[in-house]
Amino acid sequence: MRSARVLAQTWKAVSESAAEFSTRAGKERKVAVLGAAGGIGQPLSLLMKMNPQVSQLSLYDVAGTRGVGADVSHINSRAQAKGFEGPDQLADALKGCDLVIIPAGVPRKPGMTRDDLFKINAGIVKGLVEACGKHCPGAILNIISNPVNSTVPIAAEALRKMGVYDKRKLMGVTTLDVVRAKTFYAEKLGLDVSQVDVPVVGGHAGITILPLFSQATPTMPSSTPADVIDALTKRTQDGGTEVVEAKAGKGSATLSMAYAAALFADACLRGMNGATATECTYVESEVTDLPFFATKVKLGTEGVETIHPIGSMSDYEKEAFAAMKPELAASIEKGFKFVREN
Ligand SMILES: NC(=O)C1=CN([C@@H]2O[C@H](COP(=O)(O)OP(=O)(O)OC[C@H]3O[C@@H](n4cnc5c(N)ncnc54)[C@H](O)[C@@H]3O)[C@@H](O)[C@H]2O)C=CC1
Ligand SMILES: O=C([O-])CC(=O)C(=O)O
Repeated sequence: MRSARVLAQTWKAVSESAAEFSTRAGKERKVAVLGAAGGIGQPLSLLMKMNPQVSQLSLYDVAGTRGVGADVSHINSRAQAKGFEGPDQLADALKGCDLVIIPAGVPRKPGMTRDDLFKINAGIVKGLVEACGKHCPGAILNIISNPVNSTVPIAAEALRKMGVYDKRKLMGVTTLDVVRAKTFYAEKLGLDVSQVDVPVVGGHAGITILPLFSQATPTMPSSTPADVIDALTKRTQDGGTEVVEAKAGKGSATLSMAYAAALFADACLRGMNGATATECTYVESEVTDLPFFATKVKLGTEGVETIHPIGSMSDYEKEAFAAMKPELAASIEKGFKFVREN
């Protein structure tokens, strides 16, 4: 009992006031994790089992989810967790879902770019998203599988082809970039990280990741040297590579990613349940001339409610924004082309 209470309180503290929380925790919400037996999938399954907004939790993978499902299901929290294994069980995993989180696919090894994963992950994401379009067409989809800059456009086109695309319900998860930017900024300036916010816009690969330290809270001192801002920006952009190299062939970020995905999913559920939630996320957007772009987005009962503009940028950020556009445009087009041809 005590541990369940502590976990519930943790989520409450992370996300909202006690009164709001107790109202919404009672709503029935079914969530699926696709790729649940993987490096991200396992800790993410644990964190979603701890989220009291979840009433049913489907843990799907091509293999290994009988064990993960049995294991997680013994935790004494609200969600009824169940493992689903192999394509024959995918429909049952998805039926009735409100939110589907997709970390299925291969991760990077040292020396690879995220785009190098396209060959394998494009088909995996397309197949899983088509299953969502068929079995839970109204669900909100959180795409984690890389390259996010292309897998989200793939998901959009696949759903559009099926006639079930709703742009409010498709989001690329870029929360880890925000988590990193907050951590590195707080460390560098000696701040309490719980009081820090840093918006991150663009996409989720290298120079397409643009942390806006000029908009950080608390405000960056005007005396901050340019080389400090440049180093913070580059460390945020290369955060994924830092982990890939440290893991030396054993994959990429899993624990920090599961944390970030759980925060983002919690925000989606809060929005769905009528609370206020705003997060940076990569969505279909008219904020720039690119069809997909991450900025702060207000999440509501139907998913994306308001897409906020980029806001004012420093000259350094304006330059970085201009520099990322061709790469992001090419990654989006690559995703569209894949669906046209497959
Ligand atoms: N958006 C982001 O910020 C981040 C994205 N990622 C990406 O997340 C993905 C997963 O990473 P990890 O969990 O570390 O990899 P992993 O290899 O440990 O796990 C992936 C899981 O996906 C499963 N899978 C493969 N094909 C599937 C299918 N058709 N249906 C269901 N499950 C399937 C595998 O069986 C495996 O259990 C990678 O593409 C990685 O690049 C990783 C970190 C951050
Ligand atoms: O770097 C990778 O391959 C995984 C990822 O997207 C991240 O950690 O941001």
